[in-house]
Order: sequence, then C-alpha cells, then structure tokens
Amino acid sequence: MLRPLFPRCASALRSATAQQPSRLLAGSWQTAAIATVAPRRQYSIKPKLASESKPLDIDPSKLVIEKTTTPKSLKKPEDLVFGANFTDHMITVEWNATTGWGEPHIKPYQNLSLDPATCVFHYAFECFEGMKAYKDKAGQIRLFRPDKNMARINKSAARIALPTFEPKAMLDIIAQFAKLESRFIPEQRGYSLYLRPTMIGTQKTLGVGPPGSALLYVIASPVGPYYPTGFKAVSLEATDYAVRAWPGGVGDKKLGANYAPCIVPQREAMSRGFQQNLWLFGEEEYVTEVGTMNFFVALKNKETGQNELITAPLDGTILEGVTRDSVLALAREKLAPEGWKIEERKFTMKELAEASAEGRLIEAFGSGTAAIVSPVRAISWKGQLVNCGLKDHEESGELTLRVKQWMEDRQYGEEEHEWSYVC
Ligand SMILES: Cc1ncc(COP(=O)(O)O)c(C=O)c1O
Repeated sequence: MLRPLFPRCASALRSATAQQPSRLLAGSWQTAAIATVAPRRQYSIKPKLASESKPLDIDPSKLVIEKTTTPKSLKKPEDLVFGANFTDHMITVEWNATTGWGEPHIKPYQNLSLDPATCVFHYAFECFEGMKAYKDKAGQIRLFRPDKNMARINKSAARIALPTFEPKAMLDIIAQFAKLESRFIPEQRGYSLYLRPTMIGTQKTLGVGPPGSALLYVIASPVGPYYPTGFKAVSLEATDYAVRAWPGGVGDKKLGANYAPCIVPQREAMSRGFQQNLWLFGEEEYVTEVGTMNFFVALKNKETGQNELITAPLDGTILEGVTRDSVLALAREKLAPEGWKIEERKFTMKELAEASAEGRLIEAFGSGTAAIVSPVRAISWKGQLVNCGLKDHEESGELTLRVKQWMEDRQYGEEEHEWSYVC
C-alpha cells in the first residue's frame, strides 16, 4: 500500500469525503481540509467550468487584421527545418469566463507576455493541434480536413476545463490567415504550411481550479517534405518499461502534458540506434502507437490467407489521428475491393513477431500529419528484431507508397474531394 505523503491531509480528506462528498468535488485538497474545520460553510456559487461556456462566441465578422510592417525574408525551400521558422503573423483570440470570447485578431508574430503565476506554467492547461495548408497547381490554398482538427482541439480543451468554440467560425479565421501567409508556402509538391492552433489557460493564480481566462492562438511554420530525398524507413524500439496512456486517461487528447513524459523513452530508443519508440500497453503488450504517429501493419491472416491492414482501435489510449482516419477511409475505398480486410482492432507484439517469423508480415508504417506515412523496417522487442517486411535495399513497401500517393492527391487538390477545404 502507498503511504500518503501528508498523513494529516489524507485523514482530513477522508473525513471530508465521508461527511461532505459534494464539497470535495467542488474544491481542492485545501478546500477539503477547510471544510472539515468549518463544516457548515456552504459554497453559494458553483464554479463554472470553462468547458461549459457556450460555443458560437468566436465571431469572424469581428476579425481585426493588423499587417506586419517588417515582412520576413523567405528561406529557400530546401533550407526549411520543421517547426523552426515562422510566418509574419499569428491569430489570437482571448477568452474570459465572464464575457466569453473576445475579438479575433490577426497580428504581427510576436512574443506573449504572461505573469509567472499564469496557470499554464504550473498545471499544464495547454492543448494544441497540428494541421497543414497546401498550395495547389492553381495557387489556391487548401486545408486538409481542418474540421477534424477543430473538433479535436475542442475535445482536448473541454477535458482540461478550457473553453470550447464554434469550429466553423475559427476555421473561417484560419483560412483567412493561411491566405495572408500564402507567400510562405512553396509551390512544389511535398511543401506545406504547418499550422499550430494552441490554447492555454492564462489566469494568474497558483490555485488549482478551472482557468477563468484563456488564449487561443495560431502560429504557422512553412515545412518541406519529411523525407526530402525519398522515404527512409525507420526502426522502432518497443517500450516495455513505461506507458504513454491508459484507459480512462487522456491519451486520446492532444494535451502538451502528454508529450513531455514521452521524451525520455524516445531518447532512450535513439541512444540504442532506433529512430522512434513504439508504445505497448498491458501485460498482453498490445501495440498502440509510435512517438507522434498512429501505427498500421499489413499482414496475411494465418488461417484465411487474406491480406489485412490493421490499426489499434480508438479505445481512449491513442490519439485519434486525422491521418489514421484518412488512411482507413482510403483503404476501405481502394484496398477492400482488392480483397483486403481493413480492421481497427487490438493486436499484440507477439502476434506481429509470429507473423514476421512466418513470413506473413507484409509491411508496417506510422501515420501522422508531419510525415503522412512513415515506413517501418523493424521493431526491437524482447531482445529480438522483428522484421517488418522490407528487404535490406528497400526503404518502403508498395502499400505505404500507394497510401502516400492517395493522400497527397487529396491534400494538393489533384483529386477534388470533400476533405480539401479551399481557403
Ligand atoms: C501521439 C500522436 N499520435 C498520432 C498522431 C497523428 O495524428 P494526426 O494524423 O492527426 O497528425 C500524432 C500527431 O501529432 C500524435 O502526436
């Protein structure tokens, strides 16, 4: 049994829970302890969770645009480094619990000024998105399935008591922003503008509670192809000494707090020569996802001989990737008619190792906004190297290449499709 760090607090908390369960829900440890000392005190106002604020309050018709007077010089496309350079402007929208969302602004890219006591610095009130704007052959800017990113950031925000917003309104503002930054998006295929919507709690307080104020901002970084000289297959290390997420946790939300704890296992994997780590879950060692990508495996079914494309289900422990959803939809549309079975189901490392040993593992790849798809060569697990179907001289399997092509056709508007949002 774990010994409480503060035994007195723990017993005060236990008695507060027994006597005043509803009070404990409304307060913190500190309030719980006070409640035992002064049991008759009532909370007259139930604190309003930021996430209960009504949507529909970001209003694009109120957008204020202030253009920069010092435009940045453009980098050569081949010199672009992911997330290192930013465009001229940013979007900001402030929120507070009393008045709701304020005027949206597009203004010159600039520093934020926040008090050191601001709650984001102490209790990780932060969530974010990663999405891309592409330039098509006609020079139009296209966002890829941005509705999915808006829905996801709202779910993330609501989980950490930050406010939600009307997705269509924000999308309208992001589209105007992407158009304004058009000169930063190189024309060539493979290039895009990475957009980073971010929401933080900005209340100045060390008290633990729902933030009374927040800031939603969007910055943008021009990016080149993830693999400038063509695919490079990555090798993964299956992590068996740490878990990324668990049932009932927040692994399916894009919270900054989910990312920092993943860096040490990632660094460990790299120190042993692997590019990324692969997160497993439970005694069964279910395969969940890779560092910042969902994971797909193509294998031949042992009994039926049918080709199967498998990825972990959305059970709350993996991020609901927009690319994952797109790959599944494309596979159902294009691979299923070729006889493939497309499955979202739990699968174990043991199952993969067995398929590999029996020559049934066809291919494996990660999926995510940054790389679209990333071929996997091998997975280190329990001292063995599980080969994922590539020959030594190959950097990608055929299926991974096809998926990349299908995705890019829709992202760059070569295939007109409802996933592409023309700004
Ligand atoms: C943990 C994690 N899983 C999966 C993904 C892929 O998600 P998406 O396809 O929406 O980029 C990401 C992307 O950032 C991620 O951080």
